[in-house]
Amino acid sequence: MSDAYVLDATGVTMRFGGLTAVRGVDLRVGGGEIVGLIGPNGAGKTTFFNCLTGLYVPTGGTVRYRGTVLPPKPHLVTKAGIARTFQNIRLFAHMTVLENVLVGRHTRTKEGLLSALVRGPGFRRAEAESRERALELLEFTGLAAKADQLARNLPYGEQRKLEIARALASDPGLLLLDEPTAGMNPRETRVTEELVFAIRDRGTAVLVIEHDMRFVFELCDRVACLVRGEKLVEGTADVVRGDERVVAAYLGTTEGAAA
Ligand SMILES: Nc1ncnc2c1ncn2[C@@H]1O[C@H](COP(=O)(O)OP(=O)(O)OP(=O)(O)O)[C@@H](O)[C@H]1O
Repeated sequence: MSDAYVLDATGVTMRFGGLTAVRGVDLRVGGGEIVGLIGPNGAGKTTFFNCLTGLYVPTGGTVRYRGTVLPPKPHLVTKAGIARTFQNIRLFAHMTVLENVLVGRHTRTKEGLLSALVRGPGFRRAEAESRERALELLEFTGLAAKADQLARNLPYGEQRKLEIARALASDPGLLLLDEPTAGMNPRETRVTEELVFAIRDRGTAVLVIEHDMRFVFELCDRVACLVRGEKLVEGTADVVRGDERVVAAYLGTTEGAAA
């Protein structure tokens, strides 16, 4: 049954007027897996992520998290256990590093508005727990020394790390990363690779969109390739790397070769 999977997406389809950006895509992610999603520009990867996370209501198909159909609302998807980062950095630039992570904690805080306004004991306890968890995540991601700096003052690679820390603050069972190494130098990419392995080792499954082929093939247990909205092939790095259709559709292009 599907609850053996953290994520079980079946027949996901997304149409924008006359354009079918994603067509009947099935994808499963098991607990403890790192799965990659590749494909040329415009293949539908981000649209598929948006369908998984409730930003788009898919035209067709179902998305289950641990066997339960997800409501197509971003905050409910986060609450259910799926967190994500975006292709472009979306930090609160004028907030501190710690505050950014605390924002990601809000779906796990049970205290209501009234409790927050009167700052009762329940609120103070929840606040202290959130702070402790946020500091632990900063330690985990190597950002603890920068907790009090403004997010906008971090170097680019650390801003991306902070996005991951913020996503982890909701205690997800599945983390979706949309091009986590975009714009990174090789050293930052290696650090990100280590971080993703560490996230998986702590029990969070990962689904990652990437253009950096070396990164994807080193990192992922399984890789799926989308082309023009359809899943062309799925398998281990060796299977996907060696598939002529993938080579023709993607790796053989100048862009693929450069990645
Ligand atoms: N909101 C939207 N309205 C209309 N068309 C859209 C919308 N979002 C995406 N598309 C189209 O859907 C197709 C898939 O786009 P998408 O961004 O999902 O591809 P992608 O694989 O993530 O590409 P990239 O690697 O460049 O990020 C493209 O043709 C795009 O123009």
